[in-house]
Amino acid sequence: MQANCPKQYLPIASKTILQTTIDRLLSHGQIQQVVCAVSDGDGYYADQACAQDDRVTRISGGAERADSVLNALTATIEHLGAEKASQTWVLVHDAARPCVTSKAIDDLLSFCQQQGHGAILAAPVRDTMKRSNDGTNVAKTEPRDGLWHALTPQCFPLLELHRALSDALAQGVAITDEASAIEWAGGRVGLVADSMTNLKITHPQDLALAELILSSQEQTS
Ligand SMILES: Nc1ccn([C@@H]2O[C@H](COP(=O)(O)OP(=O)(O)OP(=O)(O)O)[C@@H](O)[C@H]2O)c(=O)n1
Ligand SMILES: C[C@](O)(CO)[C@H](O)COP(=O)(O)O
Repeated sequence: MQANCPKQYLPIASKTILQTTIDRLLSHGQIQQVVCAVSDGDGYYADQACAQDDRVTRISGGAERADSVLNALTATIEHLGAEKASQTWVLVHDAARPCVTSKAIDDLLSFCQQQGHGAILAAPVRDTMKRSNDGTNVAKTEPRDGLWHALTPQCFPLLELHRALSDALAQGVAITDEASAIEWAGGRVGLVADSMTNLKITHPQDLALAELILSSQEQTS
């Protein structure tokens, strides 16, 4: 992001990206608690409004995203105890996706409730897909049929996800989202269609785009 602080603390509209994302999650009627993975050396989190919010629990982040998620799941299981944990589902979300909507979360929760297994928000690939072997020239065109962008939140039973993720990481499997851990463990993952407006802020130009999306969502809500 070419920023002078971790990107989740960059301002977007009147708040930081992190605070915007957490506010979006907590404004959903079925989300009671957010567990936020924060690096131990982080010097910014304490100044966020969420640091004073009883509904938000800070836990230690890890080196990679999957390590942070595993820490958050472990802390949640310890907090709930075995019996309650066995009945609990979790939504795992990127701090860098502040434009997630309540409607998308509703769709995801309804799907999981109806199907009885986990699912992710996703958007179908719409451009022609090119493969390059050198980053300069096209080697071939890949069929895009059946390809989707994986978004977040991703929703799974707490214990199923914890087991899949800890086993996959213990065996050195590369895990970039929760679904990949469940897939690796042989579980079922549904696709719930969402919009690419649920973007992950990754490049500097994404900030302005996310600001526009937030503002248009506020006008239509
Ligand atoms: N060690 C890490 C790294 C990432 N994340 C989470 O994973 C999300 C998606 O990762 P992304 O933001 O793309 O990864 P980074 O490596 O943090 O950022 P970048 O790709 O911009 O370098 C982040 O928003 C954050 O919520 C995390 O919890 N712990
Ligand atoms: C979880 C995710 O946002 C789904 O698209 C993505 O995989 C995160 O990956 P990153 O490598 O941490 O950006």
